[in-house]
Amino acid sequence: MTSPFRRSVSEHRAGLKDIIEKALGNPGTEILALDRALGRTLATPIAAPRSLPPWDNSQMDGYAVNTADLGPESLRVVAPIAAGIAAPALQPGTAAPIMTGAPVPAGANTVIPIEAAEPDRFPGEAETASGFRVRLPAIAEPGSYIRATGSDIAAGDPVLAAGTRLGPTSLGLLAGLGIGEVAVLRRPAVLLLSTGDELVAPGTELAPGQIHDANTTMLAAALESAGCAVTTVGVLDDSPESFMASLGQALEAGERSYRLVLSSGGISMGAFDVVKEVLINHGIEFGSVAMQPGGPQGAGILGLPGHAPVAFIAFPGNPVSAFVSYEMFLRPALAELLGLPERQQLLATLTEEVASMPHKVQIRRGSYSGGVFTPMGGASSHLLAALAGSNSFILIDEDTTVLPAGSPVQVLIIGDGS
Ligand SMILES: Nc1nc2c(c(=O)[nH]1)N[C@H]1C(S)=C(S)[C@@H](COP(=O)(O)OP(=O)(O)OC[C@H]3O[C@@H](n4cnc5c(N)ncnc54)[C@H](O)[C@@H]3O)O[C@H]1N2
Ligand code: MOO
Repeated sequence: MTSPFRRSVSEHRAGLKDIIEKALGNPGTEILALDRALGRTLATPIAAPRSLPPWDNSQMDGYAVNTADLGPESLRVVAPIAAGIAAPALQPGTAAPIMTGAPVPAGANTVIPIEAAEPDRFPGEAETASGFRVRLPAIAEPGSYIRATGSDIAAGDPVLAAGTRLGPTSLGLLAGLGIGEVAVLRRPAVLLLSTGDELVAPGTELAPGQIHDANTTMLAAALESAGCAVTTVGVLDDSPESFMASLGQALEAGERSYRLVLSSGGISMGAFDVVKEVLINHGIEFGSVAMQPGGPQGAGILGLPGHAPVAFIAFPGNPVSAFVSYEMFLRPALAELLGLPERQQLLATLTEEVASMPHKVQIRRGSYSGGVFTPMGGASSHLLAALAGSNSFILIDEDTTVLPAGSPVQVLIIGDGS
């Protein structure tokens, strides 16, 4: 058993980063079809296997011609070139109707949109067969309305770096390049549990004294959107024996594949703070971080007899404390490993005075819009509705006890927490 730690925010962040890197580093790779790869992290860099566009093609519905043929004379119209066909070479003195996306035939060097042609319509098959002619403006430049081979990306060029998180546009690019599957990092398996005899699952009626478990749903959603594969155990009760038995069973059921166990609740000074009481004897350190909300914290490598060592992080139970802990400590630790974008930071003006506890970094939730930060709710860590109505945090340092209205503040944009 170790004595309780007292750490600054940055010390605890560094400690957790270290634990997470050791436990979740080298996750291994798997090959996935593109339609299963949304939100996953690329394991290897990708170069373009072909150019995009793969051949010169038309940007407009119009006529493919050679500028050398343009003049006062009309041109004989030949068979049309639709998208998806291999175009025959264009003969001198002719114009080929060409559709958007169709290959520009050899011999043509420009496309003239149909609107500039006279007549400004395409002939039918019978008209073409009987020698339909078109007059085209002589001012067209070579290359006009032609999307050149490789003008988007050239074969062999780097496309996406290893570590890229695959979103709709990067997946669209891979699909456009004809790549059907990609090597991605395996998602780290996380076991998530809540503690507290007062907690019942959402959707269940409340008996006197009970409340609904908000943290399992909230932390599971945060971890899933960060790219973890989360298994939830639900609520473990506050008796040390049954807590240990349930934790052991849950670890067993995961066939020792969990990289991280995350708990909330049961870590402060109460008479029934089971997580602390039990795990302090199995390698987990508990203490306080100079931060509010999210002061009580626990972390370490859990060594339970008969189970492989696994990283264990214990967040406080108040829902806002748990979520702030995720944003301040766990998400930054996961960011590099999983290719998560860093939270954006913006300068804003504070709309109203806020008070802050001395000697602690106070994290206030609020709404950022148009260069202005409006605090939502107070400082208390049970204010879940105000958290859900917020899109950002401000961090008030240890030495500040009052921030007047109009103060410039650095805002951390968290959006909806995904
Ligand atoms: N004497 C002291 N008491 C407390 C201290 C302290 O330093 N000395 N610290 C306070 C702070 S700060 C926090 S934060 C909490 C942390 O307590 P625990 O981590 O032990 O959490 P619990 O006591 O289990 O629960 C706290 C609070 O949150 C509710 N809760 C818990 N889990 C959930 C959940 N999954 N969903 C919704 N709500 C949950 C629980 O009912 C309690 O109201 O300790 C203070 N006390
Ligand atoms: O540190 Mo606690 O999170 O204030 O309620």
